[in-house]
Amino acid sequence: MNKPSSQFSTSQFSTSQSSTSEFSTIDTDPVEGIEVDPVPSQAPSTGEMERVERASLRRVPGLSTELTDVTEVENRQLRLERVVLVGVWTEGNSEQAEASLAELGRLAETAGSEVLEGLVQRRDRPDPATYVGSGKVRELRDVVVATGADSVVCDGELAPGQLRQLEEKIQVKVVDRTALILDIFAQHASSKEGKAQVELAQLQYFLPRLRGWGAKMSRQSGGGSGGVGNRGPGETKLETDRRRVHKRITKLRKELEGMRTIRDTKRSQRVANAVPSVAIAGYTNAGKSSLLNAMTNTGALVEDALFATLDPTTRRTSTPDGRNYTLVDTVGFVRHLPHQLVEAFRSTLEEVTGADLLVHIVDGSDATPHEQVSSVRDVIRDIAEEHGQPMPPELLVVNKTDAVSATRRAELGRLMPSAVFVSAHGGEGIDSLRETIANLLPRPDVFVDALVPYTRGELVSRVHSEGELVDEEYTADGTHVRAKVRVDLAHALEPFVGVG
Ligand SMILES: Nc1nc2c(ncn2[C@@H]2O[C@H](COP(=O)(O)OP(=O)(O)OP(=O)(O)O)[C@@H](O)[C@H]2O)c(=O)[nH]1
Ligand SMILES: [Mg+2]
Repeated sequence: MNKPSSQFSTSQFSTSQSSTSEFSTIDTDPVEGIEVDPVPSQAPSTGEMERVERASLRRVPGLSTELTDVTEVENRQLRLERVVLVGVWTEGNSEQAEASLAELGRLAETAGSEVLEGLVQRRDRPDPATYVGSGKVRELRDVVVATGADSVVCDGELAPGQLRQLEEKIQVKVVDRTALILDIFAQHASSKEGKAQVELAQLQYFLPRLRGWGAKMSRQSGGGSGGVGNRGPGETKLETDRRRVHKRITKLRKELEGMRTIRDTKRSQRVANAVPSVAIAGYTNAGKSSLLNAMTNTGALVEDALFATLDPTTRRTSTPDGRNYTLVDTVGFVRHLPHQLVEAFRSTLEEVTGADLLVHIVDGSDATPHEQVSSVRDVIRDIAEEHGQPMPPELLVVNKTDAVSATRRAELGRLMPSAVFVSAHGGEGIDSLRETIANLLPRPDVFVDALVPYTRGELVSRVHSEGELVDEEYTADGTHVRAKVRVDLAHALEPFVGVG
């Protein structure tokens, strides 16, 4: 797949999602304890290198390596090459059914496969045995044979038995949407936490499916003879595999818990420092990373691929009137985001629910933007509810205005009257977005009148960067400031209030 190159020049920055993720090397601002942009260097950005690396890792058709460790690799690589898509359309109109299959196609391509054909069947519900009805199974088999496909991808999450039966009938590997998304996540994970989260999600997905994957069907298409495919797993092997997977799951959970503590500490540091946080959330490929770049002039990875970003990238920026806040770009959402991923990515997703403001970005050039909006809201609401948190206030932002006609834009304006319209590419609307964000951020609300000695200049700096200065005067005894600040800074200024 050819990737259109991003128009942002990332080459001047050594920043990227991986180098700033919370658990790889981070530069820490000594005063506020939050990440700051690393010093620009001439070297290509890691974002760019990552892109090159990913592109160079595209799968080569016809090659496969035998794998040995079930928990490490065997079940974690799909190795789909030439695929036929199949969907069961149970509700909505035909346009929606086609959009869903088209999205499945993009997911398959992002995972590195070539899409040969797509079939949709209208049914009240999927067939309990084979997902599509028996007539359709034959048709599917014919299409597979005619096109020379090596895999079938179903547009839903199938029960282990459905996968197995369909595989037996069609005689090629069958995977579902969930496995495909998990595979993309596995290819794109780069930080230690990201990798652990994906592995946990994959193992949870594969645990009940171990039999289907380890037994009859070989990992190589068509179930070739010899090699690992014919290892003859039997009950004993299966039991061993299950135990190993369970053990690994427990270990990963423990590791993730540890990483989560680090993340929580960082977040509470930010809270204590009263730096408001803004999270950019949205459907995958909506332009979240592009928006972060446009707003902070940095080089987060932008790619025309689904789930390019898995690790949250935090940048500091400020409002036009000089108040600091953090902006975090995070993992994208998709219709039917596998629940295993939602669970595994919980701590990443909490960056979103714990924010002071949610900038919800939607791709204005998409055919059904309002559906993207509701899928995103559903996931965020679920996580917030589970934590007993209120949903953060949301600002809807329609991106890619450069790619929509004037008529469509007017239509979107009617559909989403409260939204801000921007183009992360052209820069249109970015200034007004900054203004709107500034107005929605929690404001400092404690009025202080203090005489700060010159030896405590750092407090005056904080008043400048965090508070709203009313006036300031240099006297013989220090700086006399009158300002509105947040509670923590008011406490720090307490000794100097009412002096002189
Ligand atoms: N025409 C146009 N394309 C844009 C705009 N913003 C982003 N894109 C493109 O949309 C694609 C996705 O952009 P990203 O910024 O990677 O999107 P994302 O939401 O971070 O995506 P994920 O991390 O994969 O969830 C890229 O090909 C961008 O070049 C825009 O304002 N106009
Ligand atoms: Mg991104």
